[in-house]
Amino acid sequence: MPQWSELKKWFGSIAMNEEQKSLLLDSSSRFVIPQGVKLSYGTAGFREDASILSSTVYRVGILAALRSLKTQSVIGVMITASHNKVSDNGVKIADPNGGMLSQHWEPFADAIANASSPQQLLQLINEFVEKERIPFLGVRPAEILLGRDTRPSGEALLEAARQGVTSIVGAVASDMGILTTPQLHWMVRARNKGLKASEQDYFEQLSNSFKCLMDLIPTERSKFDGMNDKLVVDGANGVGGAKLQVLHKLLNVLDIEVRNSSEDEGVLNDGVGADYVQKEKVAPHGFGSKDAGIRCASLDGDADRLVYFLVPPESNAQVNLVDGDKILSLFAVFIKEQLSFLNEKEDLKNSHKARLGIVQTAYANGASTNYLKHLGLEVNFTPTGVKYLHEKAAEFDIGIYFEANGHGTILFSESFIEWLEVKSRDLSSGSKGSEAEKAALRLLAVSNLINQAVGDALSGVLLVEVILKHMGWSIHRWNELYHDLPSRQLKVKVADRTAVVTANAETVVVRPPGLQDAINTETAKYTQGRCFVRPSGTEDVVRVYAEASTQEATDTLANCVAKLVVQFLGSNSS
Ligand SMILES: CC(=O)N[C@H]1[C@@H](OP(=O)(O)O)O[C@H](CO)[C@@H](O)[C@@H]1O
Ligand SMILES: [Mg+2]
Repeated sequence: MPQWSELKKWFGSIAMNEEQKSLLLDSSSRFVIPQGVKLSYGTAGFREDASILSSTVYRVGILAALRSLKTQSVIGVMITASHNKVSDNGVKIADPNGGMLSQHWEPFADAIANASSPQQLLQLINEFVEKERIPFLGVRPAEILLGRDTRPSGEALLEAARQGVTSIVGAVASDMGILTTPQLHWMVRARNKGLKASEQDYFEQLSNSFKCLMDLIPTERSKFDGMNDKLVVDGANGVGGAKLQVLHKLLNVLDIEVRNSSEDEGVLNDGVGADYVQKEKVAPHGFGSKDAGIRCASLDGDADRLVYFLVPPESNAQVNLVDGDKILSLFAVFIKEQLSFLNEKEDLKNSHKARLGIVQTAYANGASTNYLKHLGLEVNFTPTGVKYLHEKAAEFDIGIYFEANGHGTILFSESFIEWLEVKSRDLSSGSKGSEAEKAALRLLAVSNLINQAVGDALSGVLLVEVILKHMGWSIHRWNELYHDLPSRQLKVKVADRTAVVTANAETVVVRPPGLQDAINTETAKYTQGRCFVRPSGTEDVVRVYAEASTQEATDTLANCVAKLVVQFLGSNSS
């Protein structure tokens, strides 16, 4: 029987000693909590005006260190507020697999962010450490990777996070510098898998797998007409543009021009970026009728979202948006084609029928869902927020998820990757150069190219570009896969958005009573009408989404439902 003292050494002590407690009390007293603000770990972490965030970020640093001790893995902390205005900032955690923080820990994040004094903070941490049996002073010290986007407030907030991390005895914080959000998530995942995990490794993995896919393009398709080969990318005046330039240099086969890079003059997310282009359906700053007909794309402020668009020849017309749903559809068509090559010669007994699953939210355009179902694909719905989509997509051999706003990726299960590796080896010894072998190699390359941790605009751009070349499609041909139903999104300011409670992947309001019936009655008046409301997780608003057969009818439906929301919830008096 091992002695208790030995066991304790092995598992670490499940309690904080006096040194630890006084370190926490001492350092937390340097971070004053803002008065009158209730912070909540929303759809994508904490987001607020940057001026009030330092205590929150400091406390998230502590949480990250505890999470690292609990999981005995490397954890990430990213300082970003994505598409929000430049004066905002935010913080979110990357879990050991590179995904979002386990939802199970979110209530603790809320509780410590709102603790009113250092003593209360210490008490909450103490209780949580005991409840979760977090091994303290144990086997492996906490290790945290810190990253930030280009916001001016980022440097000071990163320092607050570092102080939070190091207020846990023995914890180590590494500043990875200015990164896209997906790069940090990728690094965390790679570190925990024992793989090469530097930024240079990220760029090399993406460029190598892209080149591999280029080499596998069928020769008869590599020449095609009517395709303008140039891509112009709007970098939202954020971190993504400069990183894309680095990648571009490694690739030398793509003709990419980046505008609105952080190195230019413009303000982050101000009249630029994927969120702006997708919601307003207008060309970002720096784009105009001179770009008509050219393939254009837009990244968001931290480069985890991507949309494509076409600028119309008339200067003030709406852009033709090729959104996340269409990127998803393009990926689905390509993956489905590769799976069919693989299955063609399979004798049914030995075949592994890969389960391909599609995951969307209620914001997906109804026309995209119909299109995907017509392809014979299984389409699933989850609430808004990539943590939900990602979790669902991970249930399949290949799971493709996208939000309409352009956040998404393709997940490959470990067992399917292993199967593919064996398969491609078998095929190369038997029928070298066969379509089935190429399909297996393509799928393996996609799994290396597309970020397995979170949606990533940079890997997304590369995959879209190579699939268009593979198919021999112009952006116009791609855009013709289906025609979007007219849609409208509105934001409604109400007294308390948390009074809205929804169910069924946010398509039905269950509270306040009567609101859903009123929405149903209104929606029933419109051909192909669909409408839902939900409280935003990142802004203090209730969002209204509507679809109908014409834009005019859609706008009327959205406006009527927005009025119903105010009627049931009261408007915001401030
Ligand atoms: C309608 C919409 O675009 N919602 C966005 C937005 O969340 P809300 O909870 O709707 O504010 O920000 C999230 C984080 O970036 C993103 O995941 C989500 O899709
Ligand atoms: Mg983002």
